Amino acid sequence: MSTDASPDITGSTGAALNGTPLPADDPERQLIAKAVREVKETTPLAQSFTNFVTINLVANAQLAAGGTAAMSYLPDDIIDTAAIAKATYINVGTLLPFFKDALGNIARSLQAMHHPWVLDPVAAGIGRTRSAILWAFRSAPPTIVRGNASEIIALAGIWDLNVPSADSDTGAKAGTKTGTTRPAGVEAVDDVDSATNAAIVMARYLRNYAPNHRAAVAVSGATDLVTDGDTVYRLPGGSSMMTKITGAGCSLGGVTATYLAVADPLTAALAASALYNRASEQAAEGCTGPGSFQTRFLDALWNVTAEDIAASPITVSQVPVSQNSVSPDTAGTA
Ligand SMILES: Nc1ncnc2c1ncn2[C@@H]1O[C@H](COP(=O)(O)OP(=O)(O)O)[C@@H](O)[C@H]1O
Ligand SMILES: Cc1ncsc1CCOP(=O)(O)O
Ligand SMILES: [Mg+2]
Repeated sequence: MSTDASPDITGSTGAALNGTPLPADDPERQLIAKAVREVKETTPLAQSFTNFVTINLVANAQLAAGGTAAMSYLPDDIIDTAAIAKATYINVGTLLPFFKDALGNIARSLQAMHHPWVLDPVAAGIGRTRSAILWAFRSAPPTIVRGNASEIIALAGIWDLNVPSADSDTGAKAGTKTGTTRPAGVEAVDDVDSATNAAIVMARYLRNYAPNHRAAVAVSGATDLVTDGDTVYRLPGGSSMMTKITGAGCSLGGVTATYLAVADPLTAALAASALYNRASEQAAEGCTGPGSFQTRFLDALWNVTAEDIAASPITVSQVPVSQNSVSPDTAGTA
């Protein structure tokens, strides 16, 4: 984890941004527990258009969290299913030629339906076609963006969001439609702290388009960061074994969509991050390698309780009101 203490959009140092502990009786903890229980009780469907490396883990993780899964690559089918699914997940990890037109069209249809969806911008910044696909989401954006730090920084660059300079040295430069100056592949090359400003600005951008004007950005890493643009939450813990299986981030996106099916975007992102931290800690105990870790992780997703998830260590810090005027016009211009 970064020890960087450079200033950021909150007017704080990186160290101060770690915030104060979220009180045990904070209403957000009750919302997290409610979302976890509601998924287990109502088995909501969150459909996925996701990469074919990790598609199986995404579906299994959604099932283990208590939801149901349906995977598709056919645009008409996605739109038809959106009428019955409570949320949709789009992950651009593996690209096929038809994705270039299909994904923008799907996003516009979901927007017209006011249908909530989660984007995982896997490997954002790699290649012109991937950037063009991600650019197409700019005018029909998701309700939640979930990615690693490098992907969030790169996507902010692709969308031309005006990210304050603290993030600029890591590549989120306003005006670069091609994204990060440091291609990251599917793994992060930046730490979570360095994506803080990009995440805040992006969340404010998303909520201008979101159902009920509520949106969130989730940045994963050793300590996860979740923000709705007003408040920054940090969720420490988990296991570094998560970096030794493919699909930890992809399946986190899928489970975030599962929670989005029953909860507001901020609560959905927090619940998914906390579930993953508790489940990966449980899975790592006594595991002998990545293979058994993945199996144990699925079991743990099933076994971790709503109370354990809601009681997770979480710190919170507010973004100053003076910084709260970001709109689509000021967050970035086409
Ligand atoms: N060093 C780490 N220690 C603990 N948990 C981690 C670590 N790195 C990643 N994770 C967890 O792994 C999951 C996937 O995150 P990440 O590896 O950042 O995504 P991606 O696979 O998309 O790069 C998240 O739940 C995150 O909290
Ligand atoms: C290896 C790989 N290549 C294209 S998508 C993908 C999976 C990435 O999964 P995750 O981001 O969850 O590690
Ligand atoms: Mg990923």
